[in-house]
Amino acid sequence: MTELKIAIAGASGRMGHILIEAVGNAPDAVLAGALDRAGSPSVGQDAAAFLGKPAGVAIESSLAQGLANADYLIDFTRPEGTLQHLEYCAEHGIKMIIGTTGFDDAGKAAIAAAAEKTAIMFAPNMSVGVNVTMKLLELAAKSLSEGYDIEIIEAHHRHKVDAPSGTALQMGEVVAGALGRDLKQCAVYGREGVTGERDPSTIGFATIRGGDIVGDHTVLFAGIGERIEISHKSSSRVTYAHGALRAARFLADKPTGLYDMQDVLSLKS
Ligand SMILES: NC(=O)C1=CN([C@@H]2O[C@H](COP(=O)(O)OP(=O)(O)OC[C@H]3O[C@@H](n4cnc5c(N)ncnc54)[C@H](OP(=O)(O)O)[C@@H]3O)[C@@H](O)[C@H]2O)C=CC1
Ligand SMILES: O=C(O)C1=N[C@H](C(=O)O)C[C@H](O)C1
Repeated sequence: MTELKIAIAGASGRMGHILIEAVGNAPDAVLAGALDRAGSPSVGQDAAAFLGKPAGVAIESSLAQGLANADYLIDFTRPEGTLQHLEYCAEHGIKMIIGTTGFDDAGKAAIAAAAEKTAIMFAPNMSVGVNVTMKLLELAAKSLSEGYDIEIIEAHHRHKVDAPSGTALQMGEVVAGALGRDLKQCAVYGREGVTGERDPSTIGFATIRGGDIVGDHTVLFAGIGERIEISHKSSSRVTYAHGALRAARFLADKPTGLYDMQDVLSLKS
């Protein structure tokens, strides 16, 4: 068995900690590097110090040092960080698992371009449950294409910086795609004041931020006389980390290219 040599970006972040612990517990993976941005107080410390059992891997701010021994980079940071890491990984053939959300169209295009040089798995949500929910949404949207108003409601912890969540946006893309609509044309992001009656062709988004909510998503199909709600609720970030490790195993024998969690979980039909 070849060990997966994995580096973690955003090593001191919420997901960074969970990922470092998950890599440490995986029988087929080894922590091969850890990155945080220059100026972070964590730089120079052992990446697993927070667990009380050092990994012998220091957190680096230099990509050359942090990625010297890695074949994979798992990156849950911010778009500007991921885009810097992307360039280096593409140049050096390091495979990437990108969980960061909040990219604009140019950022997404940069990821697609880098995937011509290295294998990349990019997904806004790596939990199995959310990705199965995407399939349920496709089915529901196709069957409820007339007479049902569609609203996507998401809730996250108070520290989240992007809205709507990447998962909510992907849910919107899936539903719009199943209905033959373009999300860019039909999305409504929040309402205020005298909005007029609801346009039936729109897909609405509502965002809640508070406390320590890990991540809840509901897609509401509201008709006359009934409504259907398809919900997913995360109670632990471990599911995301396990999805990221599953993605690294998936990429092991893959050539360059852009993959998503539907590829990893064989959910594409
Ligand atoms: N795809 C999925 O399954 C999931 C995706 N996410 C996404 O992952 C991302 C991170 O979430 P979370 O761990 O909660 O966030 P945190 O803020 O807890 O962690 C982010 C980490 O990235 C670092 N960072 C911030 N900016 C940069 C930069 N420019 N360059 C390099 N590193 C940087 C932070 O360092 P510092 O503290 O110094 O700023 C921190 O270590 C978000 O985009 C979130 O939406 C989250 C969960 C699941
Ligand atoms: O920031 C988070 O926490 C999460 N972000 C992802 C998103 O934006 O969809 C995934 C998950 O919901 C947790």
